[in-house]
Parts: sequence; C-alpha cells; structure tokens
Amino acid sequence: MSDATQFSSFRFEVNAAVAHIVLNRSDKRNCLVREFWYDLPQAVKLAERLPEVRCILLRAEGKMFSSGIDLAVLQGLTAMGDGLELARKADHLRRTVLSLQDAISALEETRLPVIAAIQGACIGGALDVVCAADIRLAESATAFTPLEMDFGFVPDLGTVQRLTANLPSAVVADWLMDCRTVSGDEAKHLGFVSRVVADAGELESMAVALAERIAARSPVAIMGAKEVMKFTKEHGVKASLRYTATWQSSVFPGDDVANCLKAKQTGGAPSHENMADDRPLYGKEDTLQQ
Ligand SMILES: CC(C)(COP(=O)([O-])OP(=O)(O)OC[C@H]1O[C@@H](n2cnc3c(N)ncnc32)[C@H](O)[C@@H]1OP(=O)(O)O)[C@@H](O)C(=O)NCCC(=O)NCCSC(=O)/C=C/C[N+](C)(C)C
Repeated sequence: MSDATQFSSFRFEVNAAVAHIVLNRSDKRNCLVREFWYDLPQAVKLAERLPEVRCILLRAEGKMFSSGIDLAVLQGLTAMGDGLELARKADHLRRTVLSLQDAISALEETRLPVIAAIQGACIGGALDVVCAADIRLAESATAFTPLEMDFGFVPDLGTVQRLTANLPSAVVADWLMDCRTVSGDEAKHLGFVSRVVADAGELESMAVALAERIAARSPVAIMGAKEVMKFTKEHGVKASLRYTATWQSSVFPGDDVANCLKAKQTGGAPSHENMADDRPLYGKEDTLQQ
C-alpha cells in the first residue's frame, strides 16, 4: 500500500485504485476525535484529486468500528458558548453541528463510490457517518446503536434523515425511540447493510475485494449509478428518467463506453478513463425545468 498523505485522526492509503480511510485508534475504540471532523472531508477531496482512485473504503482496526463522537468533543459542545446569552449560545452550537453534518455529507456528495465495513459496534456519531456511505457491509454481530437518544438529544448528524429516506418510518421510529441496538444480521434484514459475514477478518477481505471489483469497473458507469440514484431520491422517478437520458447522451460519445464495448467484443479487459471533475451538470437544471 502507498501512503498518500498523513491525517492525524486516521490512516489514509491507496491500493489497487481504492482509497482506504482506516480508523486506527482502537485503544480509544476509534472514537471520532476533533480532528476527524476536519480530516474526513479533506481525505475525500484528496481521493477525488488522485487520478488512480476509483472507490473509497472506510474501515476500522480493532474490535469495533467506532464508539461515536469523542466524549471530550461532546462535553465541549454542551459547554459551548457558556456565559453567552441563550440565543448566541444556540447560534454557536447550530453552526458547529452544521459543520459536522457537512463533514459527513462529503461521503454522500463525492462522485466516488463509498463503502463502509463495520465490525463490532457502531455508536452514535459513527452511525451518522456510515449512513452516508453508498454500501454498508457488516459483521453479523455488529451493534448499531443511536446512543444520542440516551443523552437526551436526537441524532443530529444525518442518521434520522438518511434512515428515514431509506427505511420504513415505523422501523426507524422503533430503532431510534427505543434507542435499540440493531445487530448486523437485523440490519441486513432491514436492508440497511447489504452483506454480512460471520467475523471481522472475513469482513475486511470481503470489503477490500468488493471495493477493488467496483474500482476496476467503468468509473463513468459507477459514478453515473451514484449520481442517478441520488437524483431519483431528490426528484422522483419521472424527473430522474429524463435526467438519465441527458446523462446517458453525454456519456455515450465518450471513450469509456467505446472501450467497454470493444473489450466485450474482443474478450479483453477494458481500459477506463476517469471522469473529469469539471464535466457539466448533464443538463440537471434543464431536466428540472421541463
Ligand atoms: C461500550 C464502549 C463503546 C466500549 O467499551 P469497552 O469496554 O470495549 O472499552 P472501554 O470503555 O474500556 O474504552 C476503552 C478506552 O476508550 C475510551 N473511549 C471509548 N469510547 C470513547 C468515546 N466515545 N470518547 C472518548 N473516549 C472513549 C475509554 O475512555 C477508554 O479509555 P482509557 O483506556 O480509559 O484511557 C464504551 O467505551 C462506551 O460506552 N463509550 C462511550 C460511547 C458514547 O457515549 N459515545 C458518544 C455517543 S453520542 C455521539 O456519538 C454523537 C453525538 C452527536 N452530537 C454531539 C453532535 C450531538
């Protein structure tokens, strides 16, 4: 593996077109320290800038994925703005929560596919983080716990919104309001994770293999799938069908599709070109105005 850069809150390395973001503070149960919230979007941007990277894999060392936000950060948040009048204290807090939300949204907003491999436990803010991944893989026994409810506040970094967007509301309400621990097996049954395995060792090899398979596919098709899925959630099936027509018409003339077709005919492996960051919006605005 090649070390592309140093982040203080996790390891970042690139191997076989996959950028690995590895939580590596297992002695502290990979709690999400202050620097994490700055490092995460920076690592996503870096992955996007590296031309060889086609997929991001978020995983963790040790017995659990993450115990959630660093309790010192949580304490700092509750004490934030102490001494200020109530309205200014609330404004302070609101802006901080928005910036933590933005850090997590970087995973959803990147054009690269994001896979999260989750073992042991995934608590509070860590659940917010994995909710923003495109694909979640877990160990059967992983405990998914929205622990914020026990602290007297609603999960505020995306769990509520992303679960609500993806699961039936009674399932979400039951999970959150009872502050339930959902196991990997149950999460698979609910459709929150797509694959489970019996142990953590297997989880890592399955996740790496999946990430490398996705990274080897046409980036144009993979990014297209992510983009069109997102568009469908935001705008519904009808608008998305129109959008897909516009997207497809801008992609078909490109080399990537031609390379894939040629490889199918000759039986070889296609060579892929990365999609430039500055491609137009594929007529998104036009589609919405129709
Ligand atoms: C059950 C836990 C996760 C694991 O228990 P354990 O027995 O396996 O490990 P132990 O408790 O001995 O912890 C080992 C060391 O790690 C430190 N640790 C663990 N988690 C955290 C944490 N979240 N923040 C800071 N430090 C942590 C622990 O102090 C030990 O350190 P020493 O070896 O003593 O130096 C158990 O650890 C646990 O319950 N952890 C706390 C879980 C928690 O409350 N998480 C926060 C939930 S709220 C949230 O994540 C999001 C909030 C969003 N927002 C703030 C914006 C509202």
